[in-house]
Amino acid sequence: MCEFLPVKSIINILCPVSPRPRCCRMVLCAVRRQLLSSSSSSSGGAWARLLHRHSSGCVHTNVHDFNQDEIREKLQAFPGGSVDLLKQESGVAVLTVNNPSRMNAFSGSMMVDLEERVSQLESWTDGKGLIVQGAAGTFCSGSDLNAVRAISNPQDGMKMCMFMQNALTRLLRLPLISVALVEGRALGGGAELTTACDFRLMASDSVIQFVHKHMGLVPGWGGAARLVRTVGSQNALKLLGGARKVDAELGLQIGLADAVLEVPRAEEGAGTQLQQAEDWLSRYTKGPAPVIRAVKKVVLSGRELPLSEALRTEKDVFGTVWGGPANLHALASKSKHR
Ligand SMILES: CC[C@@H](C(=O)O)C(=O)SCCNC(=O)CCNC(=O)[C@H](O)C(C)(C)COP(=O)(O)OP(=O)(O)OC[C@H]1O[C@@H](n2cnc3c(N)ncnc32)[C@H](O)[C@@H]1OP(=O)(O)O
Repeated sequence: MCEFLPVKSIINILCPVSPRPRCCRMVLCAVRRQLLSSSSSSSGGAWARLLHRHSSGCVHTNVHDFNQDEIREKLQAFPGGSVDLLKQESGVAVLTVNNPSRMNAFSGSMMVDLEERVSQLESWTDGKGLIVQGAAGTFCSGSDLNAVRAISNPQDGMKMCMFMQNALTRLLRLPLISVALVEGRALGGGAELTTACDFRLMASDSVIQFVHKHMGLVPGWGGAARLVRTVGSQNALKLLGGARKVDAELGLQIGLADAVLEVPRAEEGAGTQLQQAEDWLSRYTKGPAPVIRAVKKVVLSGRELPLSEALRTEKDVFGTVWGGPANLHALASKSKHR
């Protein structure tokens, strides 16, 4: 199994129809069990276990099981903007939400773009880090309200929600250390996007705000679940219940922001905020890609899996780096210190 071809993707290839007929679901459950057991000895098994845990819902005729292709087609009907990806030699990629005339709001086609960029990053085996930013000095103002108005029926709204929830879950699970570079405003789904990164760097004059309550909504892209895990349930309740504006100071205080970037002043020669973000991230991505990716994998499984599965995953991932080039090189250099 390809290192990052999640079990669910294989299942979708085998049976792309939705809802899946019961007989098909029974067969697919057997296939899923076989895939999980056959790849359990490699780190692929760890990934299969991790992803299975989150896709197992569809084993129980998950009501949210839907045909990705169907919603992808619907979303394409709402064009505008783009999600751009720059993969750099350094192993750090930059993902840019690019729709400045709409404060980088996600049009439907941009949601499809995002999922395609995540797929590209899942296949990027040299990657170590990722910076997610918005164009033109602001982060993202959530869903494009014009698109939201057009797909406001519950079925399509739910499908859009699941499409973005899946895309952001896969984004957070990338074996890359990711940071959201928050300049200007991150609102609604834009605030949720910040939580789909491992870290958040806020410009001193930026704001993160979960405005959903003002829309008569709650987060749907997974932002609530991730927010609780980031800042705790009490703070999450305050941010969601009060649609509270989180500035850089409050962000640091509650742990939503991991650092504050100074607004670059040309005369002081301070680099752009993207350069500052790359400098900040470099302390965690310095080193061989296999080791950096292994670090993210063991932390991710520790965060998402029950202890016994997390320990098994850790053992599997350890096995991929023990005796590897970086380990042997380190041992050789240490032997000189006798
Ligand atoms: C799961 C959550 C998800 C969902 O439910 O689908 C959502 O995210 S719902 C959307 C949540 N986001 C918002 O409610 C933010 C809406 N925008 C604003 O509050 C303001 O635009 C702003 C972001 C605070 C910026 O205000 P301001 O500086 O005054 O600029 P403008 O308001 O004039 O905006 C400039 C320009 O951009 C358009 N714009 C901004 N945000 C969106 C958006 N989310 N969708 C569509 N268009 C947006 C705005 O209409 C202006 O365009 P023009 O009127 O053509 O100049």
